[in-house]
Amino acid sequence: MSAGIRLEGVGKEFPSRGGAAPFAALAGVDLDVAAGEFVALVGPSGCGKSTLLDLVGGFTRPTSGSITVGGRPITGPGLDRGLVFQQYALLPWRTALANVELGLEATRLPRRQRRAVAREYLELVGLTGAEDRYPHQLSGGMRQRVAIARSLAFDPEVLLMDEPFAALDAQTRETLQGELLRIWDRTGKTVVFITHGIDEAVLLGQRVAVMTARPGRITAVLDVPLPMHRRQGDVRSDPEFARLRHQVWELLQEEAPPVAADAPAERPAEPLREVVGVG
Ligand SMILES: Nc1ncnc2c1ncn2[C@@H]1O[C@H](COP(=O)(O)OP(=O)(O)OP(=O)(O)O)[C@@H](O)[C@H]1O
Repeated sequence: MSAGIRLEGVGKEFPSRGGAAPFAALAGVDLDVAAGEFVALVGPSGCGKSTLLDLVGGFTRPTSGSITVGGRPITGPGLDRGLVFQQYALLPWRTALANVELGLEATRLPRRQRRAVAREYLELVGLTGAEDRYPHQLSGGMRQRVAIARSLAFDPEVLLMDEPFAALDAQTRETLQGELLRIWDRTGKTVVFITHGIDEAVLLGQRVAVMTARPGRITAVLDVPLPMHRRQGDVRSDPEFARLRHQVWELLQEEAPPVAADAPAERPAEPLREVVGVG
């Protein structure tokens, strides 16, 4: 099952020290994501992308506006939302299978069934045969596959992804981008995917929401009319892809310093989210 996400007039302020005025990280953010849609969110560093995802994840509350998932207001984290972060957030003392089972422990499934479901999702992400390996025995790409399997295993309605491929090398990133599209096509989940990379946003998103900073807001939402089969293979040489890519680049140029085409980004670890790992 999948659900739509609606943000209306969302603002987020953080308190400042020493009695200074609060810091406005987001202001007046409106965004509608349809059930089953894949929306990529692109913007320069510090424009509030992760703050926005934290709000949808229910880790923080908006200062103003409203957010609903499937028409329900968000009151905190929940199993209707799966999260995947740049840092894999796997428990090092658990095998790949046990890490995926972790996501299911909050459900009421009996243990044997949890194990079967975890196997099924490891298969979905192409990790059959690696069930008994520990995170240190897996490559970065494989760890991120486990993290994706874990977030999908409890069958959330939406998948929130915060720069999930930023820490991977270019080739692994490309492979996982293709895999993610395949998984999305198969599961029909609603996906919100945050990235610094213009190429990545255009490649993955059915729509690309462009954000600018101070305070963060969405300045444009572009349709990406590239059918699935054109996203596979050497899509970057497709003239339509180049046109869309340039359009996003120009929008980002209008108000912000240049953003590298596919620059990986460092984000500080956020232990609470990472240990929780699920919505
Ligand atoms: N808990 C917090 N307290 C105070 N300020 C915060 C907090 N979290 C984020 N900010 C500030 O809000 C702004 C937006 O941060 P956020 O991490 O959402 O941006 P981002 O677009 O995800 O950045 P990046 O692409 O570099 O990860 C930044 O200026 C950041 O310093």
